[in-house]
Amino acid sequence: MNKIIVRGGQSLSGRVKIHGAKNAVLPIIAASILGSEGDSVIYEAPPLDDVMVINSVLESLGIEVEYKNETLRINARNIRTCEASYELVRKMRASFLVMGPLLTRMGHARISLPGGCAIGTRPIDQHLKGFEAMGAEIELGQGYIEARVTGRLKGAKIYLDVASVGATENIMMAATLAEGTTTIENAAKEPEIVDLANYLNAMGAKVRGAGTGMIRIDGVEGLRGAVHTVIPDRIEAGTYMIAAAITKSDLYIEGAIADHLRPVISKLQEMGVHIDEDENGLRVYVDKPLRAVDVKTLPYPGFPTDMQSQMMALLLTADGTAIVTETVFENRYMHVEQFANMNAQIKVDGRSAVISGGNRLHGAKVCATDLRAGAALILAALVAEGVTEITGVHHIDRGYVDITHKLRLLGADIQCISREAVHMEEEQEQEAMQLFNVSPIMV
Ligand SMILES: CC(=O)N[C@H]1[C@@H](OP(=O)(O)OP(=O)(O)OC[C@H]2O[C@@H](n3ccc(=O)[nH]c3=O)[C@H](O)[C@@H]2O)O[C@H](CO)[C@@H](O)[C@@H]1O
Ligand SMILES: C=C(OP(=O)(O)O)C(=O)O
Repeated sequence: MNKIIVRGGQSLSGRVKIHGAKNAVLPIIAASILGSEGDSVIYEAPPLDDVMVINSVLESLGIEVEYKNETLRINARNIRTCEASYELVRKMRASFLVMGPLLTRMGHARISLPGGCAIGTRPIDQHLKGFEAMGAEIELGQGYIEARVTGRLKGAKIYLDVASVGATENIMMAATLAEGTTTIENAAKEPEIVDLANYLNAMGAKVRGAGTGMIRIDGVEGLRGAVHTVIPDRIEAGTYMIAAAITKSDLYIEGAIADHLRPVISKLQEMGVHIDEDENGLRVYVDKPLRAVDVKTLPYPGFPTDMQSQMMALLLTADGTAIVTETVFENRYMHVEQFANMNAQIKVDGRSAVISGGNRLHGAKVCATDLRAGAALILAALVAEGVTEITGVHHIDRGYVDITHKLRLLGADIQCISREAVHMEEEQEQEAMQLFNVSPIMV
């Protein structure tokens, strides 16, 4: 297993470039299944593990995928099978986003159940409710979900019980080739949904209202490949904004779109962080102690759940007590136990966590239990006294391109040690212990 080693206490400076958004590119790659003619060319596709997984899912369906220099070329003219296997879907929940496109284009899809994961149970009932409303028959068995429709899906009026990002995307994609008009009420409004809608429209779809709570899709008979550039990752940008704030540094976050980051900008400003916006990015700097603020996660445009753990790391270093309330996922506090190993004082009570700021954080051996928890541990480690060793790095690699390299260029003392080097280190430790054990006998 790879390990990240951080020696805290360095100040950061300089510019960091933000990659394309993971949560935008994944549905966009899934949507490429809809193009029955021509190539899709997708720019700014970040080199992330999750992107490799969804590419493999498409290839397993018989679709041609070529990935070079952060550009994807996808040709989905021929689809060999409508089944996405457990081996691929288990690696990443977002693989389930191929269900809508396959079902609407091929009339059939059989996808492994994505199951729950660390941050919550994450059901898919709203996705299925949408497909059923459009006339699909759904069957569950042997760990798979199978959806079928004879002829085309039919446009329908769908009200989502929760404003689910994935369900909005899956239903929106399915509706593009349905007969008639579909409306999604209480739709999620995230910028990644707007990016997907823009891509679908470039493919020839008729999607209106993305980014509002009501999306209307007029079905068309066919879609073709399109050229698209993925939006910058607002969560990666937010993570580097907190890196600047927590280390009391001055960073320029190149490519960050301020309008996608309003709730994060506003909370950081409330704490006393300075943020200057321009058309190319954001300058983030701190020149005084930061104040504690309360934070509640909510669907967009509320404070993103994907920034909750990073914000908690920052609050640990602020003056005063803060309350963080997580309303999106029911189990997204696993970083709390890891922070506790670093001398953090946090009390969790149901959905709320009370954070006592101002305690000196200590380096420790900790584990990234999920993607954003891992990012938050890196942030805390940047200001902790001594050395922090972070395992579970594969979670971090799902969503951050070269995070150790980017932070090192900004001045952090951070390195990633490969699985092989960790293994050698462990062997050396064992050898040393054996030597230590036998030496008294030899004397
Ligand atoms: C690849 C991707 O884009 N992932 C993001 C997406 O995940 P994802 O699309 O999985 O998240 P959802 O918006 O669907 O989930 C939000 C809430 O709705 C619930 N729910 C969802 C679907 C459903 O059918 N029934 C149901 O009850 C979930 O359990 C959760 O409590 O949005 C989340 C919320 O912003 C982010 O944290 C993830 O980073
Ligand atoms: C929870 C996340 O992603 P996913 O939905 O892919 O698990 C995330 O990006 O923080």
